[in-house]
Amino acid sequence: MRNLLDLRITDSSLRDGSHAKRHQFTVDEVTAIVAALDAAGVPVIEVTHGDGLGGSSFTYGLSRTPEQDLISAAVRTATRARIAFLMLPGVGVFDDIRVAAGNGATVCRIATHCTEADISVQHFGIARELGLETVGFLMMAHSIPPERLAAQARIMADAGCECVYVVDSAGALVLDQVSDRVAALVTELGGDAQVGFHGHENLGLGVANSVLAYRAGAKQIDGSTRRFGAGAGNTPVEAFVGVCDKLGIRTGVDFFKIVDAAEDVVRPAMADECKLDRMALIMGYAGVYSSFLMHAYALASRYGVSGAEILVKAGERRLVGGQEDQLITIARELSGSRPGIAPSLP
Ligand SMILES: C[C@H](O)CC(=O)C(=O)O
Ligand SMILES: [Mn+2]
Repeated sequence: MRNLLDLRITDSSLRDGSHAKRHQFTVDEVTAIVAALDAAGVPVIEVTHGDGLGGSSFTYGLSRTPEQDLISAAVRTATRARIAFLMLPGVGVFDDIRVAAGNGATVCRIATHCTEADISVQHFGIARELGLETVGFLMMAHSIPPERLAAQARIMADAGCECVYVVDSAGALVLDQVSDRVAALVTELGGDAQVGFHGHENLGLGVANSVLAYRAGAKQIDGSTRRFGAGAGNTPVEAFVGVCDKLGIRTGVDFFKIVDAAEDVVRPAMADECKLDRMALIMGYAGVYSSFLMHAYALASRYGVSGAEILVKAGERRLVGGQEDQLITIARELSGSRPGIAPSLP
């Protein structure tokens, strides 16, 4: 089946969407969404806390349901789809990978900031030992040029990663900037590993950027049904599938079934639509990690400051994933609070 497709879609609603839902997924919601996506022919479904295995914490936000229970529910429900999980070295640990594999997940996605691929090496080794399919995530890929990104991809591929993703965490990449990065990775990796693309909608370009990624040689594309992801959400799977159908690109996903799943199953599980509003646009424009959105909202309300200003400053300071605590510093500065030890994130 996989070989008859031109590209493979991974749906991230149940992982990236966890940010938008403040990590409050229930087993029933995961079961319903996996059943609908699986029936529509989505080949890979990612299920984890938004910040990956081990992400449930005061810093990132506590999960309502243990993520391994959600992974188990997804594995029990899927009839055809493979279940993937994400992990950021240091947030999760080796044992988390082992437990996820024991629960039946088969695709291990390891994410690092785009300049830090070397911290993923041991994790790819463990994943391969466990017989898992491996995917690497180079996050905030807008922040370094194509050739540097390609050099980082090489580190992941040499460690056993089978597909390295250009991850537009901030939704900041614009058209040719995606093609250039994907093409650089394709050239660097040759036949050693595939290339993937993970887009965010913060400048409204998820679908267009994903088509360009495919045309530049990407074989795996992420999206989230109903855009259910951080910031303005991810590339909407249903729109991307429709566009691919029109372009003759075979995804294996049934357009009408995924459109129904978006409306009837995914939307009811969302607290709100993922909107292309002021905050999301600022993230795309200023190059801010999409997962900061909910933190900026909470801190704006807690300190009585502008969430938009928090995000602009986060962009100026080039904050990376994992530096959520620095958003508190920014909010306190904007509020005129004295510097000092800040309380933990809400
Ligand atoms: C942990 C992040 O949410 C991973 C991701 O989806 C991104 O960087 O984008
Ligand atoms: Mn993302």
